[in-house]
Parts: sequence; structure tokens; C-alpha cells
Amino acid sequence: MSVGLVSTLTCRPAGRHSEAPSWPERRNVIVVEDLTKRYRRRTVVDRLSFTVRPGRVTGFLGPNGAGKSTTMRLIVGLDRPDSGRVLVAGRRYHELPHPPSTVGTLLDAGWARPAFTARTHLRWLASVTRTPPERADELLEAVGLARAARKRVGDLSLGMRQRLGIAAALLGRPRILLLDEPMNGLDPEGIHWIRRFLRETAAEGRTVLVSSHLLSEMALVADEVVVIGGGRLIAQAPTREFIERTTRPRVIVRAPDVLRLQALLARLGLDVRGEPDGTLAVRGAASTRIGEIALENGFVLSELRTDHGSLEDAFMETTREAVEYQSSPLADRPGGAM
Ligand SMILES: Nc1ncnc2c1ncn2[C@@H]1O[C@H](COP(=O)(O)OP(=O)(O)OP(=O)(O)O)[C@@H](O)[C@H]1O
Repeated sequence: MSVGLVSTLTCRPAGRHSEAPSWPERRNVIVVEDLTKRYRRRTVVDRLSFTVRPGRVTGFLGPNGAGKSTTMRLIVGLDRPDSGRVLVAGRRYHELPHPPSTVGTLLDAGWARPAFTARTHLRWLASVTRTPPERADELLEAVGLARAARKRVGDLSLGMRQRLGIAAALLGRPRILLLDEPMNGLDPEGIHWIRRFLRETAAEGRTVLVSSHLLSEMALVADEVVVIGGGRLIAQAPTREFIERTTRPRVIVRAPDVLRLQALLARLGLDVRGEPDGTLAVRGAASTRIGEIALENGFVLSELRTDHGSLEDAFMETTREAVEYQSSPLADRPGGAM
């Protein structure tokens, strides 16, 4: 599949709008301000504020039911907030002069008419968004669906429907992309493609907000994360900083005489754990100190490094209290829930 798609998304010349001075004017920024949404009596987005900036991929993370999709719908005016506001490129979504060229969205890849072919679906969308029909073919090629162009939407696999949804989001050559779980159902090649695509899109100065539960993927692709739980903001930070601030670093040590070294470090009051791969995970001292202890006591080390933990560790740590739908210990055991 080609990633040349990104280079086909050309930016339009910057234009200034005449808004009230208090409204942000920066072209590609999404500002979510004190946003609240209730369904019946239930508050699902709760005084949420964050900013999504261009030139980077922003991962939108949260446990099931945290309010990510609702927030995305509110950003593009598919739902009305009870209070607060969202500014997209300095305006409310419905005030944008030509929304498809400002914001491209993938919010529900399943909404296309099943009887349409992939090509008809995209061409139909092109006609309603006043986009040249050739763009549909160009995008089918770019997202790897050229050979499935004549297949009915209803016959496409989940991953193919995701690709079609991404193509639809790109029709208007938008400056801002909002993608809700774009990796759902994609095969490894598709995931590799979307990773490159997101990075290249951000590198072109566009704004990318992408939600996903695939935290190892988000660790690779997201420069920054917005983490929510129970509709509230938990964190907004560069991904690395979020991980380092949230997880307790461990020093990983590998040594031929691992058991004696483990005993020594434990005697010195350090928290030492033997790992299944034969390394020691040590907490309570920096790697330099552990190196010194090893040297002073004649131990040979074959590995010594600091492990800051993963995005998943940081996510689990920060969202623990906000997790609404939690599996029971029984279901954690292989076959336990059967
Ligand atoms: N139209 C609606 N009517 C009533 N409740 C709704 C509606 N849409 C969403 N909700 C509720 O709002 C809460 C937040 O849902 P939302 O889909 O935004 O969460 P999410 O973070 O995207 O979850 P997931 O990761 O599971 O997709 C959920 O409890 C959901 O049931």
C-alpha cells in the first residue's frame, strides 16, 4: 500500500477570520474548553479541557466508556454540549466555511450503506462534500483498496471498512484529522501503514487526534497523550514525560552470578526481583549506584539499564480509579471465565 497519499494532502493558503479576539486564531488547533455532556442524568464528559496542536500526533486515551467518542462527536458538532465549547481552527465546527477541508473524521467506520460499492460510497461522499470525484479513486489507491473498489461495502472486512473510513476522512484534504480507533481490525500491514501515515501527516504540520486502546502502538506513534477517565481529564503531556512521571523506574541488571548479586542488593536494602528472563529488576537506586556496587564487590555485569516502564503501565496507573468496566480476577485466569 502506498503512503504517497500524505504528500497529496496539500495545505491551503492561510486565511484569517474575523472572530472575537478571545477566540483562538491559530489555524490547526483544537481547543476543548470546560466541556460537559450529559445523557439523561449521567455526566459522560465532565468539564473537560485540553488543546490539540498541529505538527504532532496526539493520542486520545481512556478506559472503555471514558467519553472519548462522545468528546470527538462534540468536537465535530454531531452532538451538542450541555456546557463548555470546542473551537476547531478558531471557530465552532458549524461556523467553518468548508468543514471537510478543515477536519477529516473517522468516527464510525460502519455507517456506510452496505449496498454501495466502496467506490460508489466514496464518490457519493465526494459529491456531497463538493470534492472532485477523481479524488475517490486516488484515495482508494492510497489506502490500499483499489482492488476492492467494486466490492459492496457490506461485503468488506472490518479492516477494509476501516481503510474506507480513513479514505472518507481524507476526501477534503483536511488540515485536522480526528480518528476514533482507526487501527480496529487492521492487519499488521495496515497497522504499519497507518503508523507511518499518522507520523507523516503530523510531520506535514497537520493536526492529528487519534484514539486507540492499542497502547503499544500509541507509544510508537503518539508524540503527546490526552488521557481521560470518567469524562474528566487525567493528563495531557508528551508521551515520554507522561510515562516517566507516572511509572516508577527500575534498573535492569544481567550478570553471570545473578543469585549472589541478588542477595547482595537485597542485603543493602534494595527492592530486587528476579525476572523470568534471568535479569534482576531493582528499585531504590539509580543504575550508576548499582554499577558501583557491582564493581566494588567484583561482579561482572552483562547488562545495566534503566527501564521507565511502558505507556500501558502509565495508563493503568493513572486510570485505575476511573476504570468503570473491570474484569474479575476469575476472568484473568486462562480459561477462568469459561
Ligand atoms: N447517545 C448516547 N446516549 C446515552 N449514553 C451514551 C450515548 N453515547 C455514549 N453514551 C455513554 O457515554 C459514556 C461514554 O461513551 P463513549 O463512547 O464516549 O466512551 P469511549 O471512551 O469512547 O469508550 P470506548 O473506549 O469503549 O469506545 C458511556 O457510558 C456510554 O454508554
